[in-house]
Amino acid sequence: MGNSPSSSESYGSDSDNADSDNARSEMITEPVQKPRQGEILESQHFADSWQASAAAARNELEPMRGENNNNVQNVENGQGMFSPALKPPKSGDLKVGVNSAFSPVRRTRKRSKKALAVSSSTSLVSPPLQPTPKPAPQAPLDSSAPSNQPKTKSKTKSKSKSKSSTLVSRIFGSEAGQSSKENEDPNPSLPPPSVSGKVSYVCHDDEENLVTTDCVAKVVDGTKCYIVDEKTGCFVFDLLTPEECRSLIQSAESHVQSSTGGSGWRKLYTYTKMDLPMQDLANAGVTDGEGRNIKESLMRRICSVIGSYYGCSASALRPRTWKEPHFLKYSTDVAPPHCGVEMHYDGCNITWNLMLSDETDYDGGGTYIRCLRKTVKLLQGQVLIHPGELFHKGVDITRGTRYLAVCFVDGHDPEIQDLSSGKGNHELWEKNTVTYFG
Ligand SMILES: O=C(O)CCC(=O)C(=O)O
Ligand SMILES: [Fe+2]
Repeated sequence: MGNSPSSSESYGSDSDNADSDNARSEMITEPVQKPRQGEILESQHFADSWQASAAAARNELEPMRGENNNNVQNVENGQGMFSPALKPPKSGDLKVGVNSAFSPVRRTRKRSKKALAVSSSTSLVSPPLQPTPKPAPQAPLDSSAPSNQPKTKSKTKSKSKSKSSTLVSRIFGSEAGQSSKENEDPNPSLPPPSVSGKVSYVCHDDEENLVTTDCVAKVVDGTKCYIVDEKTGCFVFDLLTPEECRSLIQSAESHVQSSTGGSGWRKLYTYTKMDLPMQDLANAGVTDGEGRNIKESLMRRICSVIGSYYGCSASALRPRTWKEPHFLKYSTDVAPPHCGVEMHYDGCNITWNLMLSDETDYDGGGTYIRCLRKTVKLLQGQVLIHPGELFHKGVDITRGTRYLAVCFVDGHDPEIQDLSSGKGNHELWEKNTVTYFG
């Protein structure tokens, strides 16, 4: 991006908070300033006016939280920075209409053959702060396939906990440290992955009943991917153990406390986010436990799966700016509370969202994907991949704290043009939730 900061700039310093907003503010709905035509992604910087912006964020923006239709309305009117009107579809683009993505909400517990996506998992990585064992073979798909019994949240939870004892090296795996393999492309243009098994997910119908549904998963790059939506290329996979997630949260928290002189995440607050570039932790010496840069370890593993799934070269995939990936924190325990992010698109080719919090740490939340009319709620350690052009929002949490690591990735354009509109009952559809079993 034209106004991206240079890599020598430090996010944590007082004078630099403005720049730290850039990567986000270029991409996220900014309800106060109106975009200028033709400057969709480059224009919305808050760099020169961070003080004013922060004040506006507290005094003007926060009261708007929850009034999502304000922004959606802007989008519909073609006034918003994410207006489809400003982004005419390219010929040959895959069109994603509001009606194209999935079936109506389900009212019964009867299993549907409709394939949307999801389910069970194996542990993928070793704790970042401990020596990493050799990579172990992935569990065969069948061994992790869910039973036909509807699963409950508590079941999910206990299985998720059991991940912690399975220290299979993946993201921080030893192969990443072998220099002979460093430059190898693990994904030389692969064909699309084959359908490999049925899994289940649970969602809410419009009366908020939980409904379990059959769907398919695919194994790519040795990783089971739960397909949220085949057409748009939205999928989920398991990556980190709970210990690894907690370790990352703890590292981020200690870094924020020490680097902001105790004023904490609030000091990093922008119009839309409280976030922290992972590079700041890397600069502060936080590694994956084997001396490797945490962000590079994460990128390597996640891009390997993305490359295999999309059939592109993993080595071509790169973070959009040096500030990616970054930690993101929502909390109801700050004043004013910072609960979610309004409808926007990220503007990058592909986005990954890694859930660091345990699902019991917060209520609400999730990533609402507008064209799917669904909110994806990840379990701790899971990653959601979606094309950066899809309109989505971080649904408000109503209690607790929700941490994510998010990365805006460029290098392969999945060519998804999101033509969904803000019309319709999105507030209702936000409750139509895909929850993944761990
Ligand atoms: O909170 C979420 O689930 C989504 C966050 C998001 O969209 C973003 O950081 O760009
Ligand atoms: Fe986003």
